[in-house]
Amino acid sequence: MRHDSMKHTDHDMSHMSMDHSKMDMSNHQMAGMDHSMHMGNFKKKFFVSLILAIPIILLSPMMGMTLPIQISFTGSEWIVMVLSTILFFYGGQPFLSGARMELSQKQPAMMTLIAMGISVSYFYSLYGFIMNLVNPTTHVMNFFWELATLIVVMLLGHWIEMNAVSNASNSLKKIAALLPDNVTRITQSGKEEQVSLSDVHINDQLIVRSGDKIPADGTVIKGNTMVNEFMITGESQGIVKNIDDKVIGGTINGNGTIEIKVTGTGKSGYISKVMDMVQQAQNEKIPLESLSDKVAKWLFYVALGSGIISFIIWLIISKDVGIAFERMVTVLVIACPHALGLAIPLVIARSTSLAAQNGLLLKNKKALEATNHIDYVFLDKTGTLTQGQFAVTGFNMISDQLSENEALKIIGALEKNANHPIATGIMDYINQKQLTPYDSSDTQAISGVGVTALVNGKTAKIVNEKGLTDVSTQFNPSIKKEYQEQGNTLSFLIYDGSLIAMMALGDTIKPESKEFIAKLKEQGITPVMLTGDNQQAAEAVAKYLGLDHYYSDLLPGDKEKIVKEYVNKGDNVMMVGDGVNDAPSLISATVGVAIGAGTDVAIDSADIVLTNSNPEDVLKLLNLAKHTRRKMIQNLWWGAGYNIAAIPLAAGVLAPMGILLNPAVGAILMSLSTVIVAINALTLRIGKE
Ligand SMILES: Nc1ncnc2c1ncn2[C@@H]1O[C@H](COP(=O)(O)OP(=O)(O)OP(=O)(O)O)[C@@H](O)[C@H]1O
Ligand SMILES: [Cu+]
Ligand SMILES: [Mg+2]
Repeated sequence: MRHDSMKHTDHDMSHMSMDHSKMDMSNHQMAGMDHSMHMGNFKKKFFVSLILAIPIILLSPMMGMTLPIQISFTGSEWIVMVLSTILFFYGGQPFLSGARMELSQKQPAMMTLIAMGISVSYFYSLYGFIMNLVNPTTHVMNFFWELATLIVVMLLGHWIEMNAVSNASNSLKKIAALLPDNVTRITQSGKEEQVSLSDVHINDQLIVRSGDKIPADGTVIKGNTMVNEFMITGESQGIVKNIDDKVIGGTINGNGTIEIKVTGTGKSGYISKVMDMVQQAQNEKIPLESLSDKVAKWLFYVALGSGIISFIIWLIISKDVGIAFERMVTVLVIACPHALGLAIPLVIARSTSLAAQNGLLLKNKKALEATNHIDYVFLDKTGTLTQGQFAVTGFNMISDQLSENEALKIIGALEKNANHPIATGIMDYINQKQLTPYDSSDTQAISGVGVTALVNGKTAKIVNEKGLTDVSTQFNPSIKKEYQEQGNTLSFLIYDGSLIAMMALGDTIKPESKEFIAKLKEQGITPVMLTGDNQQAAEAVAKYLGLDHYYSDLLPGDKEKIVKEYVNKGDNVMMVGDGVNDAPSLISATVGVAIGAGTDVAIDSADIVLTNSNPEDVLKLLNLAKHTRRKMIQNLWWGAGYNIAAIPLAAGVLAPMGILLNPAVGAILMSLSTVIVAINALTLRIGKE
């Protein structure tokens, strides 16, 4: 069994996807954007409404302003009225039904404000139209001009905004969309055939030529190549793929032609699962978001109140219902807390997909926010700071009761069903010697110590020093010392109660670990290593990496205990780990981060998964968390600040200075504020620091 990051990440994801029906992006619901389901409509409705609006604008006099081309003829007011009615019901529909939804949920918000704005304009204008018809001398002002421009601008604004939202959350979907339609499959008889991707099933064998996009997840069965997995891991360097390596659908095949056996397609594929997770993460709410929801709800009542107050005041000042209505409509429209409603969701959408592209899977949105307050990073040693790929560096017989090969066959019997990285290393060694392990039964892992089983009717154990307590056999400790000083892990074979042999295994430290530790310290975060391995091995690694704090010889329960102790003291703790023995502490930590190549349990217990299995990606995580928070706060200020400035302006506070906005200008300002918030969210990047 190889320890290849893709191999594990790929199948590990299967636990995390819950509900494939959520795949439909057009149906997603993000906070404050319930109307997003009309997205498809906005574009078409905008263009149709624009065409309807042109004659209305040309044929109806706009108050206070005469356009260069103003046409009017007998009966032209009928055309204006009919077109406006169509426009109101057709173009205004998304807002009207959005309002109905908000009201049915007893959460009046922006859609209700817009709907009130356009309804007031429409019905007041209709009233004016009828009054003028009944008694041509009354000259009740109408708002058809304003209604038309308002609806057109609103539709445009929402269309642009929806685009921004889907851009932010769809980058992964785009990758999936780029999967090739036609693929080359090898039939049972060994012939090649072209089939469409939707006909590809698990276990099919496909040919992927150089430069092609890999059409599905699979295992290489023939050939070798370099694959660019940039879109998934953010790693632009090609990754070598040999036989038995995993490839991911959507990544790009480099120089070689390979044959793959399909392990996942479409919805069971890696990308779909990542998208599911991104989706799920977006459905929960973080504290800042709840805050912005609260403010938005508040602003609704402020808008409504200001609308009514300005209506009353303008009615008193101007004694003209028309003018008072126009102020009210402008206030209602401009006060729509749209930008505020989008401030946080847009940043989250962008940040989650940015994270996924950089090898960070956010299973839990709150974790990113919590990452900002981390004081300690606890790091597991084996598999996190080191490769977790053990090689046997020495094998010494301690007793001559058994031959060397017999001892190795017993060790093989113990380890063949174990899944610890040490077991993998030992099995490689035994396979190289072309020895066939004995049969075993009752195999049991002794957590933090080793494995035991029945081999040839007798109890066999492979354990570390902790498991040596009930063995009497003496051995020369000087052999041990040398191995340990070099950071080796020692395992002892006990057979039928006597100590038989000793095996030394060495692991290599990941090349990026050292810099990672240094950078953590630079940021004022204290790295601490927690390992189940022995004191000497731990010390060797800690020394090399420049770690000032470490705990060794830990049982899984001990790791959790230490994490809990810190958390209970009020420290914010991030735990990074990969093994079965890390799972409890990943759950207890403020933020649990699993290594993608790690075990399923670790990944399930974590809040965030590093798909590249590179501990240094924790730095990217810290950086992303910081930038995400900054953008959110900027957006909140912008969203709320806009309303604070715009409402009085719309209410006509500056009227004495000749500044009086009409509803369409109000709508433009409202849309503009939304667009600014959207652009600010989209410029979120993972920085260099
Ligand atoms: N299958 C096994 N064969 C031999 N020894 C084992 C086996 N499983 C566990 N051990 C022994 O138990 C020790 C502790 O294992 P554990 O999985 O708790 O931690 P670890 O993987 O060594 O270190 P870390 O906590 O840093 O990942 C190992 O160092 C090893 O000595
Ligand atoms: Cu709005
Ligand atoms: Mg480990």
